[in-house]
Amino acid sequence: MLDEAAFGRRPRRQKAVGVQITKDRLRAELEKRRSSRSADERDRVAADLAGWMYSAPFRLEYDVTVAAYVPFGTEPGSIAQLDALADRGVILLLPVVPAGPPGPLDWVRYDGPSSLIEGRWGLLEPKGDGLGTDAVQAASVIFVPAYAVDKTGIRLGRGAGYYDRTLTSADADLVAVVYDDEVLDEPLPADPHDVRMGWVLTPDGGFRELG
Ligand SMILES: Nc1nc2c(c(=O)[nH]1)N(C=O)[C@@H](CNc1ccc(C(=O)N[C@@H](CCC(=O)O)C(=O)O)cc1)CN2
Ligand SMILES: Nc1ncnc2c1ncn2[C@@H]1O[C@H](COP(=O)(O)OP(=O)(O)OP(=O)(O)O)[C@@H](O)[C@H]1O
Repeated sequence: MLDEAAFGRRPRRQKAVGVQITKDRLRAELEKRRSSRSADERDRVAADLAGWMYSAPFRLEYDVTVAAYVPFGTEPGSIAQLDALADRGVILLLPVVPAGPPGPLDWVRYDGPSSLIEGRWGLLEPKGDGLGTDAVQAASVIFVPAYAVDKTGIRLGRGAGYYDRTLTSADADLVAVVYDDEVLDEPLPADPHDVRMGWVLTPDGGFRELG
């Protein structure tokens, strides 16, 4: 169970620094729970997430641009979900972390597992020239990594702010990808810059609309 004390205690006008501490505490708890999941569970989850790509509630065809990411560390999923998307024929964009301090993500088209190389923090990123930070504006669906999402679409990310800076310019269906028990009934602490997710994808529940 998550530490209930980390939820729901925020006074109406708590300062931003208070939100930050609560978010960091939640991230640490959720990371701990993720790292305790077995290899068998991770494999099952990766296969299920890839499977859902064939019944997504979005039009996914050759003329549709989708943005996703390569799951890493304890994140649910694997390259199999990217290959499933590519198999559906979409133009698939993956993020590249820009040099320097956090800013909007750059994007490169996915061209199969062999086109991935290790980037910052051991992330796998596609090689090739970046299409620029605006490339994501062509996407009609964006899969977004998260530690958790609440029922209203507030997402808890890694805390660097890459996605929040990126999604302000996007006009797409935003899909947070999390484990089933990371779709929280309790409201997550929200900052003014937080961009709300319209959808969540989980291994057991598939795609569900939020809000
Ligand atoms: N799979 C995946 N790709 C992604 C993200 C993600 O969350 N998941 N991102 C989502 O934004 C961006 C990368 N953001 C990241 C932010 C922090 C760390 C990280 O490991 N930070 C270390 C501290 C690093 C340091 O300062 O030395 C840590 O938190 O322990 C990794 C990726 C773009 N690509
Ligand atoms: N649009 C933005 N413009 C400027 N700063 C931002 C913006 N979005 C987020 N930030 C800053 O980025 C930092 C991290 O934000 P937050 O804790 O919401 O990250 P997150 O959504 O969990 O992480 P990520 O987006 O990297 O997955 C905060 O210091 C926040 O002020």
